Amino acid sequence: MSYQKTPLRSRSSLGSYSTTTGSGSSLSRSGSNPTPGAKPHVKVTDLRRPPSSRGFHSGSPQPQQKQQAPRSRPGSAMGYFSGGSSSRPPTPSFQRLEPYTGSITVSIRPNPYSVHPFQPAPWDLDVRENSISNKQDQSSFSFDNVFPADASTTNSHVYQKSCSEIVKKFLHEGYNGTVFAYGMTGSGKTFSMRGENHDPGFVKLAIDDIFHIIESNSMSKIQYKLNVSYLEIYNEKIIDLLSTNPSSNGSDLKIRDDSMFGNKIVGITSPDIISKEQLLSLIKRGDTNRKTSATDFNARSSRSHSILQLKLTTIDIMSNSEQNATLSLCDLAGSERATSSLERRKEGAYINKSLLALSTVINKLSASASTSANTPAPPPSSEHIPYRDSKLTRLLQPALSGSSLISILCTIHLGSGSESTNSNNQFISETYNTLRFAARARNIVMNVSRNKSSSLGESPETLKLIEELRRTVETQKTELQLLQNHNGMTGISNNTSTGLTEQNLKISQLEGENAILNEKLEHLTRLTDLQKTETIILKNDTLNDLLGSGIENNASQVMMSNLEEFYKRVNYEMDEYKSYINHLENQLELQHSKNSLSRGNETSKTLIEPSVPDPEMEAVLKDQEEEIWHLKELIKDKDHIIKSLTKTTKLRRLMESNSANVLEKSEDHASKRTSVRNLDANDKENSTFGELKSFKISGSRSPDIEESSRFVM
Ligand SMILES: Nc1ncnc2c1ncn2[C@@H]1O[C@H](COP(=O)(O)OP(=O)(O)OP(=O)(O)O)[C@@H](O)[C@H]1O
Repeated sequence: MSYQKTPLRSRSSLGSYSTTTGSGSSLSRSGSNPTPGAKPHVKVTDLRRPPSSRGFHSGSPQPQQKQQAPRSRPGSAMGYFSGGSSSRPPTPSFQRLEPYTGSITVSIRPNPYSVHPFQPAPWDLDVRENSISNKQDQSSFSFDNVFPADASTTNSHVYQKSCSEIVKKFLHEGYNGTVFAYGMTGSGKTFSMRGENHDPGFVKLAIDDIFHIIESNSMSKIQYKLNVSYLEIYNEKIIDLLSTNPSSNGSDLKIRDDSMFGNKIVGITSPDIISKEQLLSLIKRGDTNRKTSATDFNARSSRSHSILQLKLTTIDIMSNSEQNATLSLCDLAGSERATSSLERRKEGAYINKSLLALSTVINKLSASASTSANTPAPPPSSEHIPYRDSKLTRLLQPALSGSSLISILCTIHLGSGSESTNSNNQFISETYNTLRFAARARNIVMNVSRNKSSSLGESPETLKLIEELRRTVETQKTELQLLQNHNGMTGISNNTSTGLTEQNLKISQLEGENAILNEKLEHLTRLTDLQKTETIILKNDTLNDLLGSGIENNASQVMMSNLEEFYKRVNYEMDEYKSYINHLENQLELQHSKNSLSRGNETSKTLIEPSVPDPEMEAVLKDQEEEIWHLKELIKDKDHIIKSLTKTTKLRRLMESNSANVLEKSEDHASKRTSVRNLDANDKENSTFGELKSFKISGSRSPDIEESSRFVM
């Protein structure tokens, strides 16, 4: 439902329900809402207001003397449902210049106990004519309903006449309805709205109607949702009567403008209703919370305005649409003169102030309606209506601006007051005020339109599915976001791994260079060793020559000592190499165990991923193995050299023995052979690496030496 301030117009949309009456009313039943601002279809001859069309009024006398020229007026919301004729009852004459062109349903109900049994009442009631006139000044007022000052007139009867049609329109057609009781203190407002056990009031009767409809439609395709809120305006504070929060008790709720409902009260309790009993119990609790006190005029006077709101949502499953409507039932505090209690006077001041504000708003609306009825194109909406002068008018603003059908029940005292309560003639004055207020309210014309039903769009199942899909999309979005975040992090780790790869590349480059350098070193070492070997060979050759030439002992001894020196150095170098090889082998082992450990860890980390051999590590291991192999080769060479040297040493010793026994050259070959064989045996013992490369001791030599050289091949 969207709320729009409706401009005042000369007749209510409800007037479209009025039919031509036998009395000459020509309001046509158009079947559609009239165009805002359009004048009703009225014949020139019909400008006089027709007499009442109600059957029992047909014979009633026409309003008498001093009758103001009657004007045509639209029917009220109640007219259509009043049974039989739909035309409004005639507007009776009124000597004062009070226009009656309104469509708000206004009813008058006197308090039956307000007439002094021994004093004549100053007012005449004409129940048939729905009029009331003052006996003294002959002023007469006519309304939609004037009830008798009779205790037998039940709330139910008053409700049927003044309220039930609005409730029906609220229930069946989506109209908002506002019913309020207005009148002097003690005149019977609360009695009418709340009622008593034996005579339930409007609230209970409306709830009965609502639940009757809800229950009778329980098997149909119509579903209802009902919410209730209950507030009071006490000393210009809006108080939630249904609040269960003790801390919020008495706190002033704020009113906010609302595009849907005109205004709304922020934070008011509005529970879902599931049963009539629950609703009645809630209202009873609210009634208990309402401020009441004893005054000079009423033992249980309401010191606040109360507004009970029932919000009904009607869901049509077939058309998959819903319609909202609000029924507001207001029990206003009574206007009153100063009472004896100071606190009551203070409350009374607030009450009177807000009632004055309501009265002013009604006057203005009424005046606008009169103007628009008499002028062709008035701009009623431009008129300032002081709704904001009080909380009451602020809350009633949407209703008074045309969003709601309105029924006002004005309760009055028929007596003149009593001297005991210092209210002599006060009642007459108050009743006059009430009647004027009621008359002006009745003059107000509004174009009230029903709330539009809005399509729910989708069936509940589809809505559920949509909701599920929406949730799935949300979940997927979150997952996507997580993945993106993860990828962002992976990007960082990729960068890191890129850095690592670059580092590894550098390492492998360096290792490559290192390997080349090592190779060079090894090559050079080999060359050196070769040179040394050649030197040895050279020396051996020299030795052979020596042996062959028979040089002197001294010179050969120098040469031999040089050879021994060389031999020692080579031995030392060989030890160095061996220790280096050991070191490398240890490192290799260590590296192997580390690799197997890290591979084991990787396997346990990945669990299902097969362990992929690290090519870099493999290459390093291969390099190291190669290095070890080369070193072993070197050692072989060194070993070879050592063997050569050892042989040379033995030869030297042989030479020494030869030189010592130059003349004993003739010693038998057998002993020489034995020596050479022993030498071979030693050679074999010293050989660590198996077969060694032979080297040649050239030059002329003795056959024995030649033979010994051959042994080591
Ligand atoms: N139509 C009625 N029939 C029987 N009793 C009534 C009727 N109207 C009022 N009364 C009685 O008159 C007394 C005052 O009525 P009520 O409390 O309803 O007045 P009120 O307008 O609400 O007053 P206030 O503004 O001070 O709250 C009550 O005891 C109530 O029972």
